[in-house]
Amino acid sequence: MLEVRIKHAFQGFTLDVDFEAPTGVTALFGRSGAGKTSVAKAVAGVLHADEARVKVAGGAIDGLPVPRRRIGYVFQEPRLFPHMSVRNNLRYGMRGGAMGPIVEMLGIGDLLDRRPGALSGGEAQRVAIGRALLSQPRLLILDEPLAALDDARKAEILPYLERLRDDVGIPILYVSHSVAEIARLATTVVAMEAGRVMRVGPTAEVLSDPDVVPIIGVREAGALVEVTVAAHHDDGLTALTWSAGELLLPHVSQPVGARLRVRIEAQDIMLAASRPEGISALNVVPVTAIALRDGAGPGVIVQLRAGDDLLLARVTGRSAKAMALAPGWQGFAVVKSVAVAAGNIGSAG
Ligand SMILES: Nc1ncnc2c1ncn2[C@@H]1O[C@H](COP(=O)(O)OP(=O)(O)OP(=O)(O)O)[C@@H](O)[C@H]1O
Repeated sequence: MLEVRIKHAFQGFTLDVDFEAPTGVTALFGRSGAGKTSVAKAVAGVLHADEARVKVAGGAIDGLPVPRRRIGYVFQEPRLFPHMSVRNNLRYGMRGGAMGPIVEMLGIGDLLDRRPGALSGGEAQRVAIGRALLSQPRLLILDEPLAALDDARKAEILPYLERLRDDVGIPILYVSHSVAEIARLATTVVAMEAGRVMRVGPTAEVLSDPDVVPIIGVREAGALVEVTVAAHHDDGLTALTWSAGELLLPHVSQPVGARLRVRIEAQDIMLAASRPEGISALNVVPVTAIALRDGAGPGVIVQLRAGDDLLLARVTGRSAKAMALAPGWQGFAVVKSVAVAAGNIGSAG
């Protein structure tokens, strides 16, 4: 459990946040300037907030000097010592314990004799995370750890971060403005706007809340559903089961039985009043509209219930009117199999 209450007045900007999150990855999510990094710094104690209350696993750390807080902090840039090998970077600040399991978890065993200058951005970031973990922190803060990496490197490092979430057993505070990252990693999302918490809750709930869509952006808005791999078909499709039935997606390289989380973007869902026939899209699920929210432009975001899960669909206001979309509307959501990108599928933890 992580409990955070911070108040601080900068000139022209006030931070006032209060949240509690269970074990796992807690994402501080919001646009640039929302105050995410300031919260992380206040938790770490490097920003002396006017008021700060921070508890990790029930123990208050806000009264402790920075080193005694035992927080591992990883920045956007890895900040490794360039003249030291990876091994010595990892040894630096180590507080006993064994290097092996962490090296293995982060897949950096082959890099130990290299200097940081000979690492890719993703490799260097994994080493920086390893160094932070070896200091045996009680809390790990990752502040936009992927922001400086290109898409290929981000895709490479995300599975390691999923392992970190599922294996390390300490709370992780993850600062990010990327909804794709938090959809993959976060257990809890703290959505921030202008120095305040506008919504906090389990990731799937927050991402499918139409009120959070303005800070995500309509192009990136989407819901998160948990699925189980049911079968791999000969034609290259994978069948997944979820609370609303079956979802067919292009081959997902996970074994049958694996629990996954899939982000389905609002713009990849089409709505139909009756079950459509003779269309190419393979996934058609019965849905009920729960809430509608007008976008800034011609679009409307529709929150839908599908089985026990929530979905978001983005349609034009014109279509919403023509279809008489309103809370309680019953119809069908159509999801094109190929619309779900591989990067939107991750381990459920
Ligand atoms: N030391 C400071 N003095 C005055 N204002 C500050 C200071 N640090 C941060 N701020 C202000 O606080 C606000 C939040 O900044 P912060 O860096 O926490 O936001 P953020 O959500 O992490 O954004 P980004 O993703 O751009 O880093 C900004 O308006 C910033 O200008």
